[in-house]
Amino acid sequence: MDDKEKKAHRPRQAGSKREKKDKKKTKNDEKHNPKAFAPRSGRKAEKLARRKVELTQKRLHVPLIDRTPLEPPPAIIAVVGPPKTGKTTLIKSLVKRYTKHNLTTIKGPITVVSGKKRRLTFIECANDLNCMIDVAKIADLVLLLIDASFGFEMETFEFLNVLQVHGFPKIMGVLTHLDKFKKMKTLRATKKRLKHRFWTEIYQGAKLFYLSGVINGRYPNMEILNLSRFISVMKFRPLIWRNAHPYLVADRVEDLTDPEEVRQNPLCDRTVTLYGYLHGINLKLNTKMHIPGAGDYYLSDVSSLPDPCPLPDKVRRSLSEKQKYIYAPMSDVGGILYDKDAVYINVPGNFTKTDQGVEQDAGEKMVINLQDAPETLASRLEDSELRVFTRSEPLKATDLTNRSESEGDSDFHNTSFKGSVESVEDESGQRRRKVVFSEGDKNETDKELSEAEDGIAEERKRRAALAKHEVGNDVDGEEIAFAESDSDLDDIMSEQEFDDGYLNSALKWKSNLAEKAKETFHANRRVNLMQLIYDSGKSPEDIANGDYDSSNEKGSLENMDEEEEEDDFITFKKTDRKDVVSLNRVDSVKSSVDKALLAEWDQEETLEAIRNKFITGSLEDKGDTQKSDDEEIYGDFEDLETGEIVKGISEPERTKEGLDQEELSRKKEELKRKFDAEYDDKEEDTPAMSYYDEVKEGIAKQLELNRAEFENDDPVTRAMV
Ligand SMILES: Nc1nc2c(ncn2[C@@H]2O[C@H](COP(=O)(O)OP(=O)(O)OP(=O)(O)O)[C@@H](O)[C@H]2O)c(=O)[nH]1
Repeated sequence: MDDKEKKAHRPRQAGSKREKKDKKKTKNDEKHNPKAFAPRSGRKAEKLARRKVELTQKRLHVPLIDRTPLEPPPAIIAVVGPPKTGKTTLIKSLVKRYTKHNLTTIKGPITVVSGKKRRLTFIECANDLNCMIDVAKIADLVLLLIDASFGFEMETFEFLNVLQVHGFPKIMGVLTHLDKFKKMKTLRATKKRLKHRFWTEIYQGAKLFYLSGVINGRYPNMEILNLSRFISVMKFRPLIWRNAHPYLVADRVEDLTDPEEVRQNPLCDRTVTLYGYLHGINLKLNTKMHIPGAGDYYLSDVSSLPDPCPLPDKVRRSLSEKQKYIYAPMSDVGGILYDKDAVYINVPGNFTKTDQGVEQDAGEKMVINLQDAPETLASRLEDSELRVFTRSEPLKATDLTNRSESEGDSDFHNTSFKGSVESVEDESGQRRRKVVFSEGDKNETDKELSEAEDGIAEERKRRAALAKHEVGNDVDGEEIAFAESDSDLDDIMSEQEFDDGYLNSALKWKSNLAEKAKETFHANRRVNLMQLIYDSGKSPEDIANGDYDSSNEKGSLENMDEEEEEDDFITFKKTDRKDVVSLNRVDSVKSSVDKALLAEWDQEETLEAIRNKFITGSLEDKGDTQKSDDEEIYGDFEDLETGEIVKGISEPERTKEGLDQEELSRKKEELKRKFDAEYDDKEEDTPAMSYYDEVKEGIAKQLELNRAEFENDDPVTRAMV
């Protein structure tokens, strides 16, 4: 019975069931309107097509293995910028926005919860090359602060140079001190100028934020909100090296060495615990760890701890106030410090700097003063001045280094850095290293703006000179002498004067055009074909008859690239080089031209007669010469070198050649088709695509496996060295 073949289902051909089914089908067809999602406008269609192309292009990147665990460690955001650009203010504003917490001091990394699945660690980068190098190694995002009222400073480029070595993370520029501009026009021009420069240094279209002024010690709420939204949704593509190595950003350091041992021998080996979130891959016990500034050490113990700044368990729409954690053990948030099984309450004691009331002895005072030193010894040395005569300009150490840099001995020859450095004193008397760009910018707008900048600089110089003169006469020259920024300049320069300055610089290149042209003509010229052709003093008929100075042509051709000289088609007689030189010396532009001779050039027959003497004419001479595809001139040809006259191709020959052409183009078509079939991007199922799909699929599978295996891993690790 079982072996008997089952009766196959036969759908009803008629009857109520059939009708019902048909009805359903038509109903579904109505529902699935194929035109429903078709783009209605051409613009939308174009956008969709563009998006599709972008997606396919994205897939072509070799997929990176995403090793981030389910709960990723906080993204590290480095706030970098020259002194007094507003780094602390920016971190305070962002922390306030994310956690509603008012920080008084910023010290060490500050971790906050910024969303359902994201935590951020903010680090302020000090203006010290070592610090820049350390920060460049770990930052996922760099907020590059630029004081717009002052312009670019050396620190920015130093940092960019360091990044080039360690791999570029995401970078966002932030322009501050925009409130210092009093005129909208100057503000707009400066924004544009800085934006283009920023784009030249980073990449075209790099994001730039504008922060206009400080309110209650923080930047305006709306601007910070926008910036925070950008940071919250930003995707960080991990750098390959970092993705494959373990690294830990220590946000807390504890010295566990026995104090008695340290007292007896201050140089004894210490046991230090470093706390922090682990990034990259898992830490292995017996590997050596490098601690920046300290050296390489073996780990004696690694343990995972409960997360001090955990991600929220459940989030409805947005984070509740309770879920907005902040973890800043070095910044002393609220004076309370939570540890493994202890709570530390910070009671102002002997070594608290903020405590004014408590008496400090001389030693303590000295140590605290040393800690507060704003600059390093090197930077102080750099700023030291030497004045030989009482009324002379002091010579600074930086002047010497600047000079050597501008002489081409710059450290920045590998980057697009093309500016020179000026040591400038700002309003508060602080020395700043301003970067002035003068060349190397190909961007048209930037060029215009730099011309404007030149105009300003020139005007500034003129006024500074004037001011110096006037200071002697006690006319308020000070204001002008210290006008360092565009905005300052604005105050003292009327619009008309600004325009004049701009125009002066813009029109400078036009002066002495004839002189300059003459100079370059004699200095740089190699061959002037026009001159060589027209300078022979022959009439067009003479040339048409082949009676023209062949040495003339030869001379010019001799100067051409060797490649062309090797061409079989042209063989040269050697002529005296001196003739050519003497010929070149005559400037045909300036020599008087006979009007009657010129008139001949307007006649159609004359032009036709010499057509083949030019490149646009037929190059064909003998049967063995290759014929170019698109040239279809079959006229008689006279070889000017040998005087031999080659007859045009006869009709039957022409047809034969036409057939050959057809054959050739057919073969070409065939080859093209074969090539297309092999390499063209035929939507999804091309061989290249499927390869990437395969790789991606493999990675996803492995990731699942790993996650299942190591799910219980804690993100925080305590490493004991
Ligand atoms: N007018 C104006 N003042 C600003 C702006 N940004 C910062 N400041 C002020 O500039 C001063 C320095 O700001 P900070 O945030 O301490 O700058 P910083 O970069 O952290 O300085 P250092 O850490 O000393 O290098 C503070 O008094 C700020 O109030 C701005 O956009 N406009």
